[in-house]
Amino acid sequence: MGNPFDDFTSVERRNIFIYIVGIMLYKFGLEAFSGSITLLATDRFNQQNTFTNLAILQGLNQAFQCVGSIAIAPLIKRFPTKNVLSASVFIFGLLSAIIIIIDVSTGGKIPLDGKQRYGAWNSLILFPIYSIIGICHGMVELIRRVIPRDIVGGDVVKLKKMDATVHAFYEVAGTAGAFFSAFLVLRLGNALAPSMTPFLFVFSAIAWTFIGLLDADLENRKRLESLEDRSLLTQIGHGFSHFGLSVYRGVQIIFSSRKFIWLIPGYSIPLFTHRYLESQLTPAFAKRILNQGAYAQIMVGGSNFGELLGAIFVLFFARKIRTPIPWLRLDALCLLIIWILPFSYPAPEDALSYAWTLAAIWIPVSFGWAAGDVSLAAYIQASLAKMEKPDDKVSPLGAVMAFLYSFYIILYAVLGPVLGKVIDNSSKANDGDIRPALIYVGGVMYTVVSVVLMASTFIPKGSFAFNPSLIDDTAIEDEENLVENYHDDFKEPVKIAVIGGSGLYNLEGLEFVAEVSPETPWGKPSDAIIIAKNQAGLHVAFLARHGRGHYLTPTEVPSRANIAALKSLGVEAIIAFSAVGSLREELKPRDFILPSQVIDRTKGIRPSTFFEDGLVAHAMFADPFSAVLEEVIWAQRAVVEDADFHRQKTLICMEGPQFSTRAESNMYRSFGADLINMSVLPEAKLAREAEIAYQMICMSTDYDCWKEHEVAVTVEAVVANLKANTGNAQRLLSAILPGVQEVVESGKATEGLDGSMRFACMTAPEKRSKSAVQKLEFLLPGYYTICN
Ligand SMILES: CSC[C@H]1O[C@H](OP(=O)(O)O)[C@H](O)[C@@H]1O
Ligand SMILES: Nc1ncnc2[nH]cnc12
Repeated sequence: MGNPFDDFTSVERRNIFIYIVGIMLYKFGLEAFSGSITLLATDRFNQQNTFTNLAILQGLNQAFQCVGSIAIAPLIKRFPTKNVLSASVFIFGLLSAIIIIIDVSTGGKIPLDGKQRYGAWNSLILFPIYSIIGICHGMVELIRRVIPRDIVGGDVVKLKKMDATVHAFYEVAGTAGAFFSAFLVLRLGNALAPSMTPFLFVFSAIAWTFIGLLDADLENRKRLESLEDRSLLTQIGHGFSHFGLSVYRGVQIIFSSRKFIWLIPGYSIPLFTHRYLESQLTPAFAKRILNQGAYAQIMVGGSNFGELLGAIFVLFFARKIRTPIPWLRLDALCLLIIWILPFSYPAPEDALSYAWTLAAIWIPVSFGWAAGDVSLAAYIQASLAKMEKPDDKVSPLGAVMAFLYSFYIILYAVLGPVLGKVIDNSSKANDGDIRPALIYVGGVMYTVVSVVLMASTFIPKGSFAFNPSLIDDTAIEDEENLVENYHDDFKEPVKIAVIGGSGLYNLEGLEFVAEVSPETPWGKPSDAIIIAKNQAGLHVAFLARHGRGHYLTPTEVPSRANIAALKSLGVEAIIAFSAVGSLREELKPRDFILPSQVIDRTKGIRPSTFFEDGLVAHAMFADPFSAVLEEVIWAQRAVVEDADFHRQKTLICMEGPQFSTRAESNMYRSFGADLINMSVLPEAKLAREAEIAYQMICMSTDYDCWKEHEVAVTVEAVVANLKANTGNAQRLLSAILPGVQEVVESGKATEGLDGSMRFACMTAPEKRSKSAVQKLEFLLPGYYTICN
């Protein structure tokens, strides 16, 4: 098994590292902050309404988080994401210092004797401060979810690896942060405990400014800016109306079928009970039963650790547990553990050890929740991604998530204060003892949720099995399907193939059908071939030229096996993508070019013919590309945005893998070459020998090194431009498929090619080598016979 990080470029690895450092500092500071503000609020609010007020405070904060996350979207469109992230966390840091400043400046002190000594400030001030902080918190939470795309681009495999890694480190920091904040609260008191938070936030803001600016990010913003020439305020207003529209669309989708309706009890309600446990029940228990609010953070630490384990287990068992159903059932069962709360009678001297015991007990509770939540989120993404259409005003996935999250916020805002009141009343009636209330707001409520959650897991189609492999036609991750649905015996002919070059390792927007790995007489292709279909049901074969993960040099690409494998599937037309250097001023980086001619500057070390060892043939190659395919692609050039499209250019193919010297680059220009790459040959020659129509789509990534005073091409520049062009490439591909299908079905694509190699053979039948003929039988069955 290779290193899972091999997929990432060194720049991406560096950026991920910086991002993780920032996220850990942030999460550590956040735990210290949220833990102590909860304790501060419970301590400061009047005894009668402690938990009602706490719930209102938390509810307001969450509602404002929602506001922050909506308001941030236009900012991300205008400014580099990492800068918006740094700025938000910086302001969050400043705001988190306000309470400390107010407390200290009004006489607050460190509680040396264990008794809290607050300054003379009105507790009500917590409401506006914590609400405004909610806006910043919401902003940071949203950006931290979109920034991975700016770091690694739209590659799903990379995104998942990055998300999983970040998630793990995030929860590690969360666990450590929660435990440490208990210690800080005990030492510094509730108001001063988060004093390290502003520093940690500022450090994380600084760390994030070091994330390399991605051209993809810049490019996206430029495009969006030009599309949306509106003021920031108008855009923010637009963001809110779009959110409203999303929620409305979400309601329509959720209530449209049994496939979605169960997501309310499956996603929103467990999210509520989880958050309620951490931010209400646990602090209430610590304060009223353990008589030490700070111990709540010990239990929250246990809960965070459970979340970490839950997320890891989902990843680990992704192949075995294919749907969220088993995890959700486990979650439902674990919720019953909450019954421990009303029956806890720890002796005062055992309060600390009891807090640690509960921390351990919270591990399975939060494990169940996180496993259910992570797997359900993946399921929602997989099932709703299929509904996405390019011209949708509101993304179905965004709409469903907006509705589920809003449902949770409303639940919290409404139920929180009501349940808080129940706890307060119980406290009042029973001389501070909240155990009678915990029977209802803990045991009974969590049991009801457990039953509802368990029942909801039987709603989707096919969910009755203990561990269903598919519910409602969707497994946890479509990508896992790629591996599990793997079948080497896909029998229908696939007539169109796409060869992805550097930066293009999979097909987006097409539905996965199968994965095949044909063995050819020339060996195995670069990687397994993915067969996918578009919405019209057209099958397309996809092959990553350098392998997914880019492990083959241009010289090592097994072009014969690649072309032979595609031919064996029935392929008649190949659209090949390639990253090329530009040798002409007017062919700017990111432009698309359809070459019409090729110059061979490879070194003769790549096997470049199927005809050898006793079977000689000479294919015509005067026009190396398919004019018919070229016309189809050219007709769709308008889908490419912010770049020009050119045709009729000459592509020179060098050996590599090193780039050219300046002298060579100038020499190629003097040859009349317009573009340079390392991949078109022998691929195009072999396609010709296999009688497959072939057209390369070049994406210019650099000016090579012929420009005297400019920096020469680097892989980093190539990759950045390729990333920026991913959207264009995928759009172009979707647009040309119907036209390609038409010319293939009508036979126009292979006109002049069909049968051409039958007559290109020079070797007399009696002189043909048996083994060569046998090999060619795989490629061109029935063409060559032996007479002896
Ligand atoms: C990464 S720069 C050089 C590399 O990029 C091109 O690959 P592909 O044609 O597969 O996109 C070029 O031909 C070189 O192999
Ligand atoms: N400058 C260059 N030379 C060769 N191949 C390339 N692929 C992308 N840029 C290239």
